[in-house]
Amino acid sequence: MNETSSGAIPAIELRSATKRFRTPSGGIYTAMRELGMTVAPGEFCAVVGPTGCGKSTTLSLISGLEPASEGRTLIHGQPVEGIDPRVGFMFQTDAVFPWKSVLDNVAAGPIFRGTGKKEAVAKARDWLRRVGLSGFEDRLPHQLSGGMRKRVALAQTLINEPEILLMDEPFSALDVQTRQIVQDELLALWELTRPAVVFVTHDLEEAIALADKVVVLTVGPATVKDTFRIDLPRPRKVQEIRFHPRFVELYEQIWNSLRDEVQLAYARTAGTTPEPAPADAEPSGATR
Ligand SMILES: Nc1ncnc2c1ncn2[C@@H]1O[C@H](COP(=O)(O)OP(=O)(O)OP(=O)(O)O)[C@@H](O)[C@H]1O
Repeated sequence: MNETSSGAIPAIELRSATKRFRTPSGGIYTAMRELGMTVAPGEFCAVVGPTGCGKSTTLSLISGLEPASEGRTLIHGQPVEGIDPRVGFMFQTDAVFPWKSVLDNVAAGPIFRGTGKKEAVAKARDWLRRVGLSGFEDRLPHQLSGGMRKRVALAQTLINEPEILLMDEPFSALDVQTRQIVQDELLALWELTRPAVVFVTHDLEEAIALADKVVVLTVGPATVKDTFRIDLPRPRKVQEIRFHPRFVELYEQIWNSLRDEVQLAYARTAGTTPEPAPADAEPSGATR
C-alpha cells in the first residue's frame, strides 16, 4: 500500500487509474490514463490543468460516482465502491432545495443521515453562525447574495463532518472580492475539522493560496505531470499571501509546468494539433 511522506495511509489514493467513456458516436474516449496521486489525511490538495483535461473526472472517481476502467481508487486504504458517506461535495452550482429555508437546507443532510430533527436544526443553526449567517435562517436561497449562498453551501457540506471534501470550482461564479472572502472562510472552517480536500480549479492563484500541494494534470488523457508542495505559512489570508515572495516563485514554477498543457489544449480545440493519439480510441467494449 502506498504511503504519504509522513508514513500514514493516504486519505485518498488514485492508483494507476484509467477512465474511458463511450462517446455519443459509439467510440471510446480515454479521459484519464494511469493517473496516480495521493492526498494525506488533513491535506489540502488543489488540482489544476487545461480545460477539459479530466479534472472533474478525477473527482468522479474519488466520489464513487464513476468507477475506474482500470486501476484503483482507495479511501483510507479501502477500495471505493459507490458513494461513501465520509465524502462531502461542493460544486460550481449550489445543491439547494429552492423552496426550503436556509436553515432547513442546512439541516437536511443530518436528517437524511438519521439525526433527529431537533438536533439537526440545532446543529444547522450552529453551522450558520460559523459561516456568518445568523439572522438569515428563514430566508429562501434566492433571497441571498451569491457569496451568502456559497456560505450556505459550505455549512451544508461541513455540517456532515466529511473526512474527505471534494470541491469542483466552487467559487468560480463569484466576483473577485466575494471570492476572496469566501476562500478565507473556507480556510478557517477547514482548520476546524481538517478534512482531506481535493479542490479543482482553473485559477492557479486560488490553488496556491489555498493548498498544501498543487497537482498539475496533462492535457487529456489526464495524468499527473508535476506535483508542487506549497510551503507557504499558515494560517493564510488569501488577499495577503499573494504578495509573499515565495508565492510569486511558486506561481512562476507551476505556470511553467502548466503553460505547455494549456497551449496544447488550446491548439487542439483550434484544430491546429491532432486529437489524442489513436491508442486512445480503443475497441468498444473496453469501457465500464
Ligand atoms: N460521461 C462522459 N461521457 C463521455 N465523455 C466524458 C464524460 N465525462 C467527461 N467526458 C470527457 O472526458 C474529458 C474530461 O472531462 P472533465 O469534465 O473531467 O474535464 P475537466 O478538466 O474537468 O474540464 P473543464 O476544465 O472544462 O472543467 C472531456 O473530454 C469530456 O468531454
